[in-house]
Amino acid sequence: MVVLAKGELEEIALPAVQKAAASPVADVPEIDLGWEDAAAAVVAACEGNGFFKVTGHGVAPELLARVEAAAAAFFAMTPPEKEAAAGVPPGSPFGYGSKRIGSNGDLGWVEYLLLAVTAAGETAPLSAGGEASPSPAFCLFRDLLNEYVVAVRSMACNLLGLIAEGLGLREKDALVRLVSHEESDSMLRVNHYPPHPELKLPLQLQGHGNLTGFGEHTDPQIISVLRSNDTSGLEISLRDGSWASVPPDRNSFFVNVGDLLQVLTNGRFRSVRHRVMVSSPRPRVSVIFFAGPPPQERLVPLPWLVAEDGGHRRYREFTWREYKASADRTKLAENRLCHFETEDD
Ligand SMILES: O=C(O)CCC(=O)C(=O)O
Ligand SMILES: [Fe+2]
Repeated sequence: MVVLAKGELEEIALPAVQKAAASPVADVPEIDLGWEDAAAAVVAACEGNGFFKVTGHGVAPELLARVEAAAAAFFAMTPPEKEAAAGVPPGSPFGYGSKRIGSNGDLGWVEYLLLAVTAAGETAPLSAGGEASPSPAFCLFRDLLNEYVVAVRSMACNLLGLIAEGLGLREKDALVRLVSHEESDSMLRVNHYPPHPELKLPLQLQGHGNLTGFGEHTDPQIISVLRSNDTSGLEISLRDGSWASVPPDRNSFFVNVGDLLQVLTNGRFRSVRHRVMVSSPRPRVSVIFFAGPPPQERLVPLPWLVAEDGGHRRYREFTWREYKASADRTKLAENRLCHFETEDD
């Protein structure tokens, strides 16, 4: 067990630091959205490791820099200030949180701000528990995040359009409509991983182990669009089950296939397992947009892809509300999709 210094993140025992060899560097496909064959490239990446990097995205570098700076300023506040600004509404996953990921005992060397995205495509106000009138700095941060959500939501829709095109779906908006619907249940998460605490110790006491920032998991939604500062830590699980680290790139976005896209494509795409390991002397700040469908949306593998798979439907029908409730009952690392596989799979 490692007991962390007070004031850093709250005092809490985390699982022991693991001494492990650094993971090899992942070979991440890079796709420029301006390419003529971007649709085929996105489909190939989703069929591969379910993870790729997007360039040529058109999001202004200064917006990214401003979001990064505002996030760093937010997390530099004391824990009571962060809680007062963002709120920690009881029984709600939204607001400010530290170390506890979800409600099933998962812990990580991370603090975060989790925001729901409203019908208008903005981050939902955090009234319950947050300050009645948040500070001007926090309001500015929210405004920036709203601007950011507009950009990444549009990128997510663009990517889903490319996927439909690359898969040859007759219904071109079959995937986009799930995310552009006014009741779509999307989220924005800002994660801050403070530097590895051991790096503050005298050299002879440093074990140079890895600390889990965010334990391994797949994202439950359709796709996730991530942007981070220049600090490494993100790792993906390859098809053979080994882990590979993703070199950070603050000018690009990284895209994960989520569980629902694996279902919609009847298992043709892969919901990529990933985690964050903390070993850097610098903090990592990441912002992730999780593109989800409306809660009542019925999800089922797309008929065209079932037909291509010899008529074999690998997942039963369920609603997003049902899937989320099931995911909320499980630990981060569990395979949540297995509960929705058809019996003959
Ligand atoms: O913070 C990161 O880089 C990734 C975190 C993550 O996977 C998540 O919030 O779902
Ligand atoms: Fe994730």
